[in-house]
Formats: sequence, C-alpha cells, structure tokens
Amino acid sequence: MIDTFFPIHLAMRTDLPTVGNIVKQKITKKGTSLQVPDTPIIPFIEGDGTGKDIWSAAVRVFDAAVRKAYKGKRSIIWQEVYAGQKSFDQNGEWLPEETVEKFKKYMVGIKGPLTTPIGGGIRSLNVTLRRQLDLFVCQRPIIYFEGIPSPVKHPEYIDMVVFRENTEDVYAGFELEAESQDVEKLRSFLKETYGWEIRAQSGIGIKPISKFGTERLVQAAIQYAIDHGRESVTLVHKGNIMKYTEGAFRSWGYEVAKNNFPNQTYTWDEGEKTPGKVLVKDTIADAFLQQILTRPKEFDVIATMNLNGDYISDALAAQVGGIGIAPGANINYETGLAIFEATHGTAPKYAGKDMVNPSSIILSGYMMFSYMGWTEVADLIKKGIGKAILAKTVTYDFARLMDGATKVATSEFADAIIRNM
Ligand SMILES: NC(=O)C1=CN([C@@H]2O[C@H](COP(=O)(O)OP(=O)(O)OC[C@H]3O[C@@H](n4cnc5c(N)ncnc54)[C@H](OP(=O)(O)O)[C@@H]3O)[C@@H](O)[C@H]2O)C=CC1
Ligand SMILES: O=C(O)CCC(=O)C(=O)O
Ligand SMILES: [Mg+2]
Repeated sequence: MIDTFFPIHLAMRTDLPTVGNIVKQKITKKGTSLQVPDTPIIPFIEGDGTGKDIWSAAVRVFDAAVRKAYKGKRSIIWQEVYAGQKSFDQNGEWLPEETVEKFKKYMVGIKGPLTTPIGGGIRSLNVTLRRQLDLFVCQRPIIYFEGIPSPVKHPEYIDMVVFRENTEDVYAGFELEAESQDVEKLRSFLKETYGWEIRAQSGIGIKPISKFGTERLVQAAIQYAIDHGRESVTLVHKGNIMKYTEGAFRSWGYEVAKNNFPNQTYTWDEGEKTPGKVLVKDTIADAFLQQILTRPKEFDVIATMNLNGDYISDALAAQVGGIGIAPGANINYETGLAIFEATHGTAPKYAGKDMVNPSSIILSGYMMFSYMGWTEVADLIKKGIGKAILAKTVTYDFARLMDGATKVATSEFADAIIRNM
C-alpha cells in the first residue's frame, strides 16, 4: 500500500459510475468523497520553458502505469488547457478564463511550471490560479528514495510534509512600485495616521495573514497528521518580529489545536510526550532552517505561511535530491478542487534540451493518482522511479553528484521508469 497524502475524510470512491451507456467523465465530490469515473477527463497545462520536456515524459509514464494497473479498464482523457507563453502566443491571454473554468469543472488537474518575470511584467500566473480557485493548501511531501544524491549524511531522516498557506502573505502580490502616485499616497497616509516614516523611493508590499486563512490551513495540517499517524505538527513563523501577522499565525494555529482537536493533540506546555496524540509545537523560521539540517528527525508535518513555505520546500527538497524531484499539490480540502504541480520553475536554460529531471511532475502525478484513489497507478509510478534511481540511471542533476551513474535524457528517464514499473 502506498503512502496516501491526503486526509482520510476525502476517502475516494472509484467504483463509479455509468449513466445508461454514457460513461461519466467528470470527477465530482459527493459529501466527503471524490467520485472518480473509469475514464476521467483531466485538464493539464504543459507549462513554459522545460514544461514541454517534462510533460511529454510524464504523460507517457502516467499512461503506461494506468495501462499496466488496469489493463484498459480505466484510462485518463487528457485535455490540454492553456496558460503562460503558449496561451499568449495563441490568443493574447496569459491565463484565459476558460482554463480556470476547466479546472473548476473537472476538479482535478495537473500543470507544468509557468514563467513569472522578475521586477515587473505580469504577476505570477501560478499564484493567480491558486487564488482564483482558492486552493488554500500547497502540500509538498519530501519523498526520500534510496540512492539519491544528498548533501547531508542521513537524507532518510527527512520525512516531512509541508502544508503551506497558498492564498495570502506578501506572496499574494499586493505591492506598490517605488515613486508611483499610489505609493506616495500610501506613504502619506501611513505617516499621517500612524506616524510611520517610510523612506522616499521605497516600494511597499502588504502582508495579509488572516485568522480564516490560518485556521483552515492549520486544520488541514493537523487532520493530516492525525489521519497518517504523524507525531507532530510544527508551526513555522517569524512571530517575534512580525507579531501581528506571523505571530498571529502561531497563536491562531495553537487555538485550532486546542479548540478543534482537544483530545487528539497536546502541546509542550501540557507536559511530556503523549502516545497516540499529535504534538503541536512551533519554531521560529530561522532556527527551523538550521534544525532541519541538524535535527531533522524532530520534524514531521510543517504548517507555515506562503513565503516561508516557498523557501522551506526548496530547502528540504535539496536534502533528498533537489527540486528536480520535489512534487506538490494545490488543494482546497473543502471543495476537493486540486491542481498538482512541480515544485521547481521553468529552468529556461534547459528548455527544449530533453535534459532536466521529470520526477517532480511525475511524483506530482503520483500524488494525483493517490488523491483520486488510483493507488495501483501511484504504486507503480513510485516503484518505477525508485528502481531507476537505484540502478543509477538518472538525469544530469543526479548524475553530476553520483559516482558511476548513467546520465540519461528526460525522455530516456521516462523510459527507465516505465521499464522498472
Ligand atoms: N510553480 C511554478 O510554475 C514555478 C515557476 N517558477 C518560475 O520559473 C522561472 C525560472 O525560475 P528559476 O529561478 O530559474 O527557478 P527554476 O526552479 O526554474 O530553476 C532553478 C534551478 O533548479 C534546477 N532545476 C529546476 N528544474 C529542474 C528539473 N526539472 N530538473 C533538475 N533540476 C532542475 C536547475 O538547477 P541547476 O542550474 O543547478 O542545474 C535550475 O537552474 C521564473 O520565471 C520563476 O518565476 C519558479 C518556481 C515555481
Ligand atoms: O509563481 C512563481 O513564479 C513562483 C512560485 C514558486 O516558486 C512556488 O510556488 O514554489
Ligand atoms: Mg518556489
């Protein structure tokens, strides 16, 4: 049985359904269960830069795993939807409404990376999608495979799942440009109202952290820890400095534990380790970043805000092989809507070279099949990757750090996964 990544309350039914002779093709949610037909339509965004390289490898692995698991009884109908450069070149829109609507309609989707220009231009399409669909959890498990190259002595100790708030924080992009009329208006307002002196020629960003946003994120993280027999949930914050945003996240997080899980959680204040209960604790972000190197065994489920979660997920990925192998999911645990997504970006210098590691998107697919309840497929994907790595048949990112490795292209790595399933 594979590790499942999702709260048990979203237990899936996969024995569904036909209406007369018409096979239903839409994943839906009924009560707390996802209902997955045998031939679901799954929308996908190929992605910019290396998106094309990794998606074409990934989709072959997914189809091969489904075929092997179900011998034609089930299959995925992939439906391309557009965003980013490919969309802009076609219709002048970076993120067409139709794309957002398709993800809503079909409930479960997957995407490659999309470019966000630095210091100007369009705002992140990734963030826009997450916010428009209110995919409030960014869930990033750190998956260790035997034989991966790592800068630490015991990468196998990194067994964590990051729950990152996905809709708020400075990450949401409420920013005003230095010397703009708007920033001057805000600077004057802040000076007159609060006496705050903000230096001239400053850009200003707003960091909203709400009780609502915190509560639903921490609720999902604790529920996950309980459902999966995890020992602890650590709230990671910089609340000593940002008292009313990150500090409030910490306080609201503890309240969720106390009010909603009084019999299933405990805190250090309440005494020694309590078997069968989940410890809810907190760590300041800077200390956390050194402790994941010095004492990783002490961390399990991590709940944090958007920007911290971004940094933390890449830092943790580095310990188990890097962002080329780090998967993720953006999920709304209330509506069931989910978009699975590689953790890394478009890596433009490698675009079109059939070179990068496709494992991040393939393992995002592993999470997706697990979410859909197609556990046999998920199992095969993980097995294929694990055996390919053990055989040292790997892409450039691993090969440069491994002795005696055979360096293969993106497409060849997909072949190796399929052979090893
Ligand atoms: N969710 C999304 O769509 C995301 C989009 N982005 C966007 O991507 C663009 C490029 O960002 P950038 O900062 O270069 O970050 P990237 O994550 O694209 O690349 C940074 C480095 O990570 C390594 N890397 C990335 N992908 C892979 C892979 N598949 N296999 C192996 N190694 C990999 C490479 O390291 P090395 O050079 O050592 O080989 C690469 O140079 C930006 O526009 C950014 O905004 C960024 C993150 C997420
Ligand atoms: O949207 C982007 O360009 C970056 C997103 C990102 O780095 C992430 O979500 O991990
Ligand atoms: Mg990131």
